[in-house]
Amino acid sequence: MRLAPRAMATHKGQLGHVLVIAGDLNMGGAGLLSAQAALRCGAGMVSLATREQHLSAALSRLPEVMTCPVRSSAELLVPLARASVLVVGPGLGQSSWSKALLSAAAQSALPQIWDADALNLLASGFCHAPQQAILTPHPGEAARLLNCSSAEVQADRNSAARMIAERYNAITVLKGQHTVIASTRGELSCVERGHPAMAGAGFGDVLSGVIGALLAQHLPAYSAACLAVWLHACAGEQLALQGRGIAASDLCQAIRLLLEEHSPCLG
Ligand SMILES: NC(=O)C1=CN([C@@H]2O[C@H](COP(=O)(O)OP(=O)(O)OC[C@H]3O[C@@H](n4cnc5c(N)ncnc54)[C@H](OP(=O)(O)O)[C@@H]3O)[C@@H](O)[C@H]2O)[C@@H](O)CC1
Ligand SMILES: Nc1ncnc2c1ncn2[C@@H]1O[C@H](COP(=O)(O)OP(=O)(O)O)[C@@H](O)[C@H]1O
Repeated sequence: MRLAPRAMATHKGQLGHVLVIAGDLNMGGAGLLSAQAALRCGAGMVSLATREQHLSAALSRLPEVMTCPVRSSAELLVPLARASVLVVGPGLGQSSWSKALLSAAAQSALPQIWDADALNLLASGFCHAPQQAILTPHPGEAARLLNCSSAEVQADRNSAARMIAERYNAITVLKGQHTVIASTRGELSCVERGHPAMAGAGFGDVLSGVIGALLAQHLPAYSAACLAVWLHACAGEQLALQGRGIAASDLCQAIRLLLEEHSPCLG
């Protein structure tokens, strides 16, 4: 399924507002990567709710992104009211700050992508997954969600993705070589693309932002997850032609060009 072309009079308010909730102390980069990916995949607006310590870095790296310094869940209420899609978890940590923000997100009815520490806290029983969630575990996070080992997850990736989708009632994107996407209705897709040069920090953070941008631009959730995984893996393959050492942020421009080939902005 493709993103719809844009009418000439389209304005940013019609293209969704992705709010990334991410980045505890020492992990500010994860939220920036997710926000950058959402921006580069065409979301109308992108906001980043994070620790106030990360604000100047965020502003200098991504001036298009609205920054929301949050010290407590109360300070998340205004950004939540403005958002249409949430990306929750990259570098979120598991501190009391992290837990307060995750609780607030879990109570929101907005469509949301949960990654990284949102999944670790979900696995710990701290909260329930919201309605309309997309979970994006790597095999380690999947093992925590299923209370088994990552070797067991890897031994039958299709079943692991299906079990997470059923147990948490959420579309599940099981990352790693040949990412598997499972829906709650029994659909299962495997994207046999990607490259080991993508085995590096921050690649998953980028994927969460891509899914967020596609959802914000009104692609149905399962299609958004599948298309995002495909774009991300193909972009990784392209950059890997130059060898190892890809920085996750390098992917954003390649994904942007692939998205335009797949779903041209003007049809
Ligand atoms: N710039 C920043 O701020 C960044 C911040 N980041 C943030 O760091 C936090 C910790 O996240 P993390 O993923 O590093 O640690 P963790 O969840 O313990 O997983 C590690 C274990 O999982 C497994 N495993 C993973 N992939 C696998 C695979 N493909 N195939 C197979 N197994 C795989 C593997 O388990 P093993 O095989 O050893 O049993 C591995 O030991 C989190 O908040 C994140 O957002 C990052 O996003 C980076 C950029
Ligand atoms: N060997 C590989 N082959 C294909 N894709 C890979 C490989 N290693 C990692 N990736 C992709 O890179 C991303 C890594 O995500 P993740 O483990 O969550 O990293 P991080 O938490 O550092 O952002 C996933 O989308 C995964 O599918």
